[in-house]
Amino acid sequence: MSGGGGLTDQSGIQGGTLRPYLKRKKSSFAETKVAVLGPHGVGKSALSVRFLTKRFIGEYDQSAESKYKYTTNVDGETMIFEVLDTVSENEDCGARDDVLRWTDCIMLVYSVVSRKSFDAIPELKKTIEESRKGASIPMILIGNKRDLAHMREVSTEEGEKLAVEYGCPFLEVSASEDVDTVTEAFHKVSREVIEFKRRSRTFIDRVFGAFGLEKSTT
Ligand SMILES: Nc1nc2c(ncn2[C@@H]2O[C@H](COP(=O)(O)OP(=O)(O)OP(=O)(O)O)[C@@H](O)[C@H]2O)c(=O)[nH]1
Repeated sequence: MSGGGGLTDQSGIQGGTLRPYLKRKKSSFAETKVAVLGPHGVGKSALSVRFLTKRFIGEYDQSAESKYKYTTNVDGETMIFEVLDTVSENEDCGARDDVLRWTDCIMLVYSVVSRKSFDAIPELKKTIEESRKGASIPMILIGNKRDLAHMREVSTEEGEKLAVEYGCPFLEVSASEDVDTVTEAFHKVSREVIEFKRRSRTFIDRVFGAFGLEKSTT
């Protein structure tokens, strides 16, 4: 069908309904809410602050969780990040119901120098699944503190294997030594969110897509 010609001119066919529709979609795609979750001391604050300020701050006096808003560029597009740096005093590693309802995606963090933190990830994942009643959510698995090679307790292969099992991306990073991989981790998970939102489009979205509007979201 060559009807796409009419729809290409957005000011033409049903312009009144079409334009607001596209606007709504665009703004929802440009935001990523990230909940940074993981056991105590794995570097959740260090990673969040490194991403947001590009600085590494050695010690954090943090007894409450912090939420930050940050606008940056991902793949040439403006992206507004909201980052929730959780505190893990309890066994739930910060994965409370309200946090899991709020967030678009989850950064699951362990430390490569702590076997205990790695072993806690499956329980954390289970808590997330139970809270969300099986509804899927984009995730990324992060092994932090890779600069401490001489103290390593978890191999890269183990991290990779777990990520394959979870069907999510995986990165080993160092909040203290390497700002680029930390940035890449946040960018990667935002791409997962964009892809997830795309896949979750409603039937109506797909009908619009068939008329050539898909291009507006790529
Ligand atoms: N060597 C090294 N130390 C790190 C790294 N990231 C964090 N740390 C240190 O690990 C300790 C814990 O870091 P935090 O960022 O407070 O960890 P957290 O996961 O937020 O801890 P809680 O909020 O208590 O759950 C601090 O002493 C940090 O300086 C890293 O990449 N390399």
